[in-house]
Amino acid sequence: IQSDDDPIISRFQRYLRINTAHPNPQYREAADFILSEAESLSLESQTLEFVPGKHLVLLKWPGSEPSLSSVLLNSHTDVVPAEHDKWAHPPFSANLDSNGDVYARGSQDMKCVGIQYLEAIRRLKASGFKPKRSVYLSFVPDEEIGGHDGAEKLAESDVFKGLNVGIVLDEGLASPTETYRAFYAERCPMWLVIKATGAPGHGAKLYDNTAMENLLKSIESVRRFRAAQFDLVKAGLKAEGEVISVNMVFLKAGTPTPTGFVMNMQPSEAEAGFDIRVPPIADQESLQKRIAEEWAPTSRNMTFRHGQFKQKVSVLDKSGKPILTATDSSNPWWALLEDAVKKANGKLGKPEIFPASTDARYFRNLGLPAIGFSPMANTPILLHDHNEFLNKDEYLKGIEIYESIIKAYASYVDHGKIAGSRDEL
Ligand SMILES: CSCC[C@H](NC=O)C(=O)O
Ligand SMILES: [Zn+2]
Ligand SMILES: [Zn+2]
Repeated sequence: IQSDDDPIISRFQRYLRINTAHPNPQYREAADFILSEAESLSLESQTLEFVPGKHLVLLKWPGSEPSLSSVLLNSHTDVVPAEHDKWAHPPFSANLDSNGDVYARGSQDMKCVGIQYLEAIRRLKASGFKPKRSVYLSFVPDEEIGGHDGAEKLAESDVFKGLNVGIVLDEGLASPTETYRAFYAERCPMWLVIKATGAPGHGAKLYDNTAMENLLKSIESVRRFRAAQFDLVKAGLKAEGEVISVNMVFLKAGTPTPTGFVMNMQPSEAEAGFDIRVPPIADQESLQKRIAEEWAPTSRNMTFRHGQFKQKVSVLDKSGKPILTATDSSNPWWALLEDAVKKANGKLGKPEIFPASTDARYFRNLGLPAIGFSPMANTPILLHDHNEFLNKDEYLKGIEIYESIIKAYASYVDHGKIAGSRDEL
């Protein structure tokens, strides 16, 4: 395993080498690492365990004007599992190859961001910068499994109320081009299981209404819908986050034996599971109707149930309006971000809807503006994929981008509001 002489890169590697993959993330080790970094930066720190064993580290860089709302830089410490034998380099080795690519699970999603925040603060402190607004950093567990014991608990807590947060930054996605991406909303996860029942019978007999036939008709219908949505993206008419995605993630049917399945019996039940993602602006009712009438109609002996996510984690507010972070002049943080990225010689693309889910939804649900942003340009999108990597030069560039953003955010004073007149931005 190659390491780098640059202490900035070796700190990144140390964080990546802590195995925080589900189902047994080493949260204590990750918390200890973050706390030791925080100490070296003289940041205030506290470790919260809303659920025992699921450490959440909260750091503070106090601002000089405590009456101003604070800036929260959020990142999750957990990562998704990796199939070790399918990687070119072990996923927790943080191997640095001759191109300068650092290979590790979490190198993009999103340990890079968590530690880039810290490195940016290190540089700002060294330059003598003093924040007006307090800057908080939250390192939260369990994002990859829904965030219920992490960001959700934090957002609901009294501790959080005490932070007086005004703006949240959370994760975005890598960009294969030179343009960084930023996200103002995200799709709503909906996990759906459809189940068909039918008459069992001999494997040699042709008859109507078998469970398998009933399920296959539904799968065909789902597949047509999926293709139509995907075509909109392929034709460039819609962005990835603006269509409903439906992907089949499991099939369950048959009569098992110790070595396989009974081959000459047609089963009486068959199930399929789908990961569906619904844009906040989509017509949720017509989707529900489609599920009930086309994908799981009682006329075909079908039922459906929702998995962990139906509408509990909604992207709609209480009145049913989509929860979006404004990207116009009503939200000064957006313009500040654009400007700060530009100042650090980066380019920012048009605001997008995040195609999957992030912890940002828990903060947006409170009515706070939250922007999804991970500064990785010229980088293939490899989150949750094999051989996830980030180039060290992109990583270093990202630190400068955050330096610029944190400086702008922590210095921002809304003179317009103080004077009772319009915002000057
Ligand atoms: C829906 S809760 C799980 C959150 C997860 N987040 C990132 O991949 C996702 O599947 O989008
Ligand atoms: Zn993530
Ligand atoms: Zn993820």
